[in-house]
Amino acid sequence: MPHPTAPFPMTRPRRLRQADWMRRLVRETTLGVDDLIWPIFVTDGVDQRQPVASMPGVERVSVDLVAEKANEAAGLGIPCIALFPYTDPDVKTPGAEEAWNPENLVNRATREIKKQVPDIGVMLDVALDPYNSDGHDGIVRDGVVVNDESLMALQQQALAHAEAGADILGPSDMMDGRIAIIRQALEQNDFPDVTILSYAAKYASAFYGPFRDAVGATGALKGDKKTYQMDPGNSDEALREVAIDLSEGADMVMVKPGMPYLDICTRVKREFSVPTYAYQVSGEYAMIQAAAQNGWIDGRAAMLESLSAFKRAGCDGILTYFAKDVATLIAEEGL
Ligand SMILES: NCC(=O)CCC(=O)O
Repeated sequence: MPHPTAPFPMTRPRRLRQADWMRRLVRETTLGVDDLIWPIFVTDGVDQRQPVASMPGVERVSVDLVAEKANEAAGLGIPCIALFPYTDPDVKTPGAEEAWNPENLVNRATREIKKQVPDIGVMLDVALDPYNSDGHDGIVRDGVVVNDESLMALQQQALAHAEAGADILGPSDMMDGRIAIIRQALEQNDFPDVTILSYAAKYASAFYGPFRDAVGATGALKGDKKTYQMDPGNSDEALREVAIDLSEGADMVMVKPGMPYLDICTRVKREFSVPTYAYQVSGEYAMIQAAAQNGWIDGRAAMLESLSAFKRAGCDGILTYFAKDVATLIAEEGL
């Protein structure tokens, strides 16, 4: 692209940065409440609010309180929430059957939200790790995460979530062929409008630690997830994964984690022009919160800068544990 700029002093880039009103006028991307999906952790019991130690400001709530959270989100204009369960270790099995129990935590929570806050979108993950005694996203046989048998389980889980009223399914398991098999099941069972936001480029990352703490999977995981989640060194492979998921019936795609993978967000959006999301994962959230709590960074500014970066990289939206905080800021102060 040619850059027809006059030489200094005719051109002075600082002219466009001289005042807040001018900076707002020329800003190329903005962060708004419509860009946000808020992940919420659900736990057993009644009237439960359990802080997650490694994610300051985040708590797990029981099903009776989850609609309250959804209501708060809706009141702030957040379009969608994503629910994640803290599953009792006693109900975790090698076959992860709890994943398609109509009465599991996220299915009950979804029904409650749909009853009480019908206008907010509800997204549920499709993956076995919260229910699997091995802590893996698929079924493990002789130490191997087996692909095709896992697909059968994921399909049942997807249908149970659709029946509970989930609007968006987020297959986050990274098994091959999962989008096709889920889409097919949705069509055959009269759920044509259930949307698939595929975790298409999900990397085997060190940044998921606090999430595993939040869903109680930390001790359960045996080994690592490198045979199904992507190698952090790869970028072309992300485009192939996205292409496959779109060809199998995904409506929207996600890159995860977020901040270390902004280059992937940009490539995906440029190449496919489909709704593209980033997941600012638990470790990213925890780093900002921990540094802010120590007084090492300005937490508010870092939160806003990190989220704006996703928009600049081309994302249409962000799953972020900061969603409520940033939506509150937007409501109170504008941005
Ligand atoms: N499937 C959802 C996640 O794995 C979230 C990871 C995180 O927030 O670290």
